[in-house]
Amino acid sequence: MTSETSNPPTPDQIRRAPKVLLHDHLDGGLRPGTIIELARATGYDKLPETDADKLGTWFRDAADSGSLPRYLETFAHTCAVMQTKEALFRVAAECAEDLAEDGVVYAEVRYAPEQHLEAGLTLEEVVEAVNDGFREGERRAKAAGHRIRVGALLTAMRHAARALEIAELANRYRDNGVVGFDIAGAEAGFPPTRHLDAFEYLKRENNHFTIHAGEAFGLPSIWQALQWCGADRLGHGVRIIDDIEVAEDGSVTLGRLASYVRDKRIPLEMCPTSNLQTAAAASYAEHPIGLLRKLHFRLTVNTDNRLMSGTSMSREFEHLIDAFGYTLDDMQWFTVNAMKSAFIPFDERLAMINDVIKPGYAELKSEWLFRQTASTSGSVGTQATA
Ligand SMILES: O=c1[nH]cnc2c1ncn2[C@@H]1O[C@H](CO)[C@@H](O)[C@H]1O
Ligand SMILES: [Zn+2]
Repeated sequence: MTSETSNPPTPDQIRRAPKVLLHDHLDGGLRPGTIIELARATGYDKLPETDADKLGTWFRDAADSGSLPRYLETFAHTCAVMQTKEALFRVAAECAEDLAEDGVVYAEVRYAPEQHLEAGLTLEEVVEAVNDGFREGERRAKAAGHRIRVGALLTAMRHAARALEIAELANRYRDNGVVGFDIAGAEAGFPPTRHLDAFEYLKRENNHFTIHAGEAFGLPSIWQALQWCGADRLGHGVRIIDDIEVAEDGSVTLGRLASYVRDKRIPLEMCPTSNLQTAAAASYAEHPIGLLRKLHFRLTVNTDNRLMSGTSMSREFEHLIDAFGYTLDDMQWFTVNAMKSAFIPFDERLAMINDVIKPGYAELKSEWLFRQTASTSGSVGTQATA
């Protein structure tokens, strides 16, 4: 007998299913129309397009470069229009609204405060404007019938030298909207160990951090992030596949690092579309997520940059469902993994899993059950109230 768990979910079910997002860049998720309006308001005249649709396409094409450094060049335009309190507030509020509309119930959204100081804001003013924007977005989402909670991750840029300062900032705001720390930017030539002082500081403070590692650069970057820096999670981490051997007969051997990542349940923040654009993976079907899922790594599904990748959480799941035949049960597995790996307190994560995620998936599965019974018995009303 077929059941909901063996049927691919429909696009509508995918959108309505509760989703948890751990890796999304605030400056990689602006609405194209907002960029144009903010550019006009602030006198920024270097946008490559002034029509919203064309600008959206421009970002996707320019990011589709096959190289991480070139992908990252596109952020000059988004950061340029995010230099005032009003702009940061608006972008953060719209981010929360857009995620909620897509069925995201919990999100950790990251940005680098040091990239928003060009018009004279202080680091604190940047953090507070973004926090206020997230709270506003949560309120608007609620008014529109959605529920979302958004926490901020403060990113330090790995080529710069402000990591300790940003780590201190993350610590200062940890009970006030900020849930952790991250480093991002071009990976090659900028190993995470350059910022050991920041990571050691955060560990002394019992704080949480994730590190972009194993995206453009391979195993040494993952190894450093975990064993030298002590990262709680890995941003991408997709190159862990290089430490896994699949023999012709299908038998699989994990190297020491891959075993460590799996056995210690290190969360991997997978971002499939972003990986295709930077050539970290060749296609959805060949994305390492397929094998890593079978091997029970603690995988999560993420958007990375919704603007540059023209994506959303629902779209990332649609691609994976097409490529690997995933079901609602698989979606729930990824979602529970993500919620378990979030940086908020354990009791709150557990409540999200038990009170929001599991009932949300149970509801979707039960809809199908009732549809099935209704179509075989012909009495929707009786079945629905039984
Ligand atoms: O996939 C990625 N890998 C590394 N760095 C990234 C990625 N996506 C965005 N950023 C960088 O993070 C900064 C703060 O949000 C962005 O400005 C961008 O430079
Ligand atoms: Zn990223």
